[in-house]
Amino acid sequence: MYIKICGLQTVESVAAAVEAGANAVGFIFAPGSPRTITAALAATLVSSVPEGIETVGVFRDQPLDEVLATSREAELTTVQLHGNEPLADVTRLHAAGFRTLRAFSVAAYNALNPEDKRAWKSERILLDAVEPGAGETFDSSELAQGAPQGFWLLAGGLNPSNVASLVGALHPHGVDVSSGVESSRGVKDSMLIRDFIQAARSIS
Ligand SMILES: O=C(O)c1ccccc1N[C@@H]1O[C@H](COP(=O)(O)O)[C@@H](O)[C@H]1O
Repeated sequence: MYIKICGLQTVESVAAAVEAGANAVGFIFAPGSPRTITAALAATLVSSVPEGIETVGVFRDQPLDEVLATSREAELTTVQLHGNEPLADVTRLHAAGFRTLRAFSVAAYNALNPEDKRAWKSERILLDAVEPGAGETFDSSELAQGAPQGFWLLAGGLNPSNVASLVGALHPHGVDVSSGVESSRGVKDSMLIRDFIQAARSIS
């Protein structure tokens, strides 16, 4: 079970995620979120992350040059595209040496035609609710058309209480959480981070 803890802003919350066994830590660069940080702060946080743990920058419909510049300055391993970015952007990011995650709302993923689904098949996909970072879940029945065939992460309103049952029902390769490990909007809680990781791994 691959676990990403997202929206981190402090050395303490990064350390809590790393010590609890997260596979990836995420930093928000999409504007307008209470979790948005600068590339300079991200670089400081990234420098505290041991090798082998992915450091993920989250962007939403930002120019690719800006995504590349920020990701290089922060020395990220991975870029998460959380808007309507085309496969060509993912290909350019790979060519620049970054791993990627491409987020879709379940509705947007379902709306892809079979050819597009095949095109995205070899990429790592994240399925989320419509409003990212809002702690909203999506209705599991929306996945009745089928989950992605390759590696995919479940996100959207996960928390320590619901993650095990959703993993058991939907069988993702991993999970991603932000709101569900916060004591108030944008403020991470180290205990909730530990509880979440323990719960997510309890059935894997
Ligand atoms: O967390 C944010 O503020 C955010 C802003 C813009 C794009 C993505 C964002 N976060 C991503 O949202 C999902 C789920 O979040 P939640 O657990 O429901 O709060 C996750 O993939 C975050 O990376």
